[in-house]
Amino acid sequence: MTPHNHAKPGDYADAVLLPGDPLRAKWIAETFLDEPKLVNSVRNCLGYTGSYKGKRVSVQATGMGQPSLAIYVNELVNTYGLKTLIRVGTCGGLNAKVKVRDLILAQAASTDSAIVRDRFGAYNFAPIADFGLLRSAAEKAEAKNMRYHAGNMLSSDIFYHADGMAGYDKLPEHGVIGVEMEAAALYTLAARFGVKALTICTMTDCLITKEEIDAEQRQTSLSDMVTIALEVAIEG
Ligand SMILES: O=P(O)(O)O[C@H]1O[C@H](CO)[C@@H](O)[C@H]1O
Ligand SMILES: O=c1cc[nH]c(=O)[nH]1
Repeated sequence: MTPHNHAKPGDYADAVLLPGDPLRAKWIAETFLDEPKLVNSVRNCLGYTGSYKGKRVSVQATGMGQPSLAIYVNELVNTYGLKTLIRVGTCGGLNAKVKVRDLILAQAASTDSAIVRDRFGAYNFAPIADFGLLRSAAEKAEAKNMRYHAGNMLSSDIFYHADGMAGYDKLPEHGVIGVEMEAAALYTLAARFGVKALTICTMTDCLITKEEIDAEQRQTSLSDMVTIALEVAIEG
């Protein structure tokens, strides 16, 4: 159907969870969905559809970084007609109040990426989450007593910054609390195509305290994030 996706029309549900990691997509499908069906395996960027609490929902890996995510989002929306896209990622922490395992709901996403900047000429476009999805995720995290922070995320094109934490410059001083690599492109494309998007991340490594999540904590914490994302996704 597309260069990156061999799913047939109708194979995806209206709502999709978007992890970067293909094996996280597989784990989500096999752990949380009833009757998961593999719908895409081109380049091993795995996509599945199944149901959660009786409602159809999909999960599709996006790979790492904004160029890769942008390919999948373009095709999911424009070829397959998806309406609700929820990224479920990992991120680094840029503020000591965010502890490893905490969830970050990316209310907005700042970026160093030309993929967003070059579209807007003289303007600095502010990529933002869908308010309804954001509010619903916050309410669900609160009801489940999960630690979460809603705020500004950095979506960087650079994982190994040559200047380390200093490479993020003034952003933490201006309230940016986490760093990952996809949310800004997701929000910009969602705005362009008139669909809803949210990014939820689990903070796995704090760039300030150097604290990191261990393997066992990773599993539990990602489960919290996926549960919230699925419950938001099935609301439509
Ligand atoms: O865990 P995922 O969803 O891949 O997200 C984060 O992890 C990758 C970097 O290790 C980047 O994709 C970043 O955004
Ligand atoms: O992009 C990412 C993801 C996890 N941790 C980071 O420091 N950066």
